[in-house]
Amino acid sequence: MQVLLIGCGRMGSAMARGWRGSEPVLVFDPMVDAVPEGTERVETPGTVAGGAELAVVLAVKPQVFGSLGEALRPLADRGALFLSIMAGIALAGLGAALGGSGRIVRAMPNTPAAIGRGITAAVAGADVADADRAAVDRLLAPTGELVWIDDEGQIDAVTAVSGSGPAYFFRFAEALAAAGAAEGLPPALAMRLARATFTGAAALADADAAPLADLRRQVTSPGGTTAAGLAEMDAIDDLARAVVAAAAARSRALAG
Ligand SMILES: NC(=O)C1=CN([C@@H]2O[C@H](COP(=O)(O)OP(=O)(O)OC[C@H]3O[C@@H](n4cnc5c(N)ncnc54)[C@H](OP(=O)(O)O)[C@@H]3O)[C@@H](O)[C@H]2O)C=CC1
Ligand SMILES: O=C(O)[C@@H]1CCC=N1
Repeated sequence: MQVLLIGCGRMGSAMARGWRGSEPVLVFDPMVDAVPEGTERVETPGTVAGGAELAVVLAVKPQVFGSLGEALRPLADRGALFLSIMAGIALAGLGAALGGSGRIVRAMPNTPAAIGRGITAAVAGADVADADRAAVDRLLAPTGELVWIDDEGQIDAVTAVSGSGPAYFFRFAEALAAAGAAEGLPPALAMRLARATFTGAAALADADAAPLADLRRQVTSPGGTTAAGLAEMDAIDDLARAVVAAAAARSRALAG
C-alpha cells in the first residue's frame, strides 16, 4: 500500500523510518528541510495519484489540521484510507473535513514507537473494512503493539494514559534525580542513578509478567527504606488521577 504522510515531525518521521523498504512513502510537510531517507517529498497532496490503495497518514498538530482538510478532500473522494494519529480530533470531525468519508481510522500512538516499543490504540470509522484494519495493522506493526477499541469515547483517556504517558515517567525520573541531588549527591550522579533505575525497572517489568504490585513488594523490605519512602507516596493516586483527567480534558478540548 502506498503511504502519503502528512506532517513529518517527531511521530511522522518515526513512522516513516519504520515503513522504509516495505511501503512506498510520500511525504507532505512544507516545514521540514529534508524528508527521511527512502521517502519522497510531494508539494501538493491533493494531486497524489491513487485511490483505495493509498493510505493517508495524518500526523500534523491538531491545530493545523483545520487548514488542510480542503486540500485532502480529493484524496478522500478517490477512496483513500485515512489514518489519523492527531490528538483530540474525532472521527466525526475528520469525516466532515474530508467531505463525508468514513474510511478513517483514528489512532493514538506514543513516542516509544520510534524504537518499535510503542503502544497504539485505534478505533475504526463507519466505512472501514476488515482489509483496511489489516492494512493499518501492517502500517503500525513497526511501531510496537496495536490494540483496537470499539468505543471512540475511550480515546481521550487512552491519550491521557499512553499517548502522553511517556512524559509522566520521564518527569518522575527527573524529580527523583533532583531529590537525590537535594539529598547530597552530585547532580550528574543522581541523574545517572535515576535514569538507570527507571530504564532498569521498565526492563524488569517487561521481562517479568508478575503484577507491578508484586515487583514493588520485591523491593520493599518490611520496616526498611523502601517502605519509608512509599509511605510518602500516598498522594500518588490522587496525583495520577488529576494528571490523567487534565490530559483527557485537553484531548476533548482539542476537538474544537
Ligand atoms: N509527540 C507525541 O508524543 C504524540 C503525538 N501525537 C500526535 O501526532 C501529531 C504530530 O505530533 P508531533 O509529531 O509530536 O508534532 P511535530 O510538530 O513534531 O510534527 C508535525 C509536523 O507537521 C509540520 N507541519 C506544520 N504545518 C503543516 C502543514 N500545513 N502541512 C504539513 N505539515 C505541517 C510541522 O512543522 P513545524 O514544526 O514547522 O510546525 C512538523 O514537522 C499531533 O497531532 C499529536 O497530537 C500522537 C501521539 C503521541
Ligand atoms: O501532547 C500532545 O498533545 C500529544 C498527544 C499525546 C502525546 N503528545
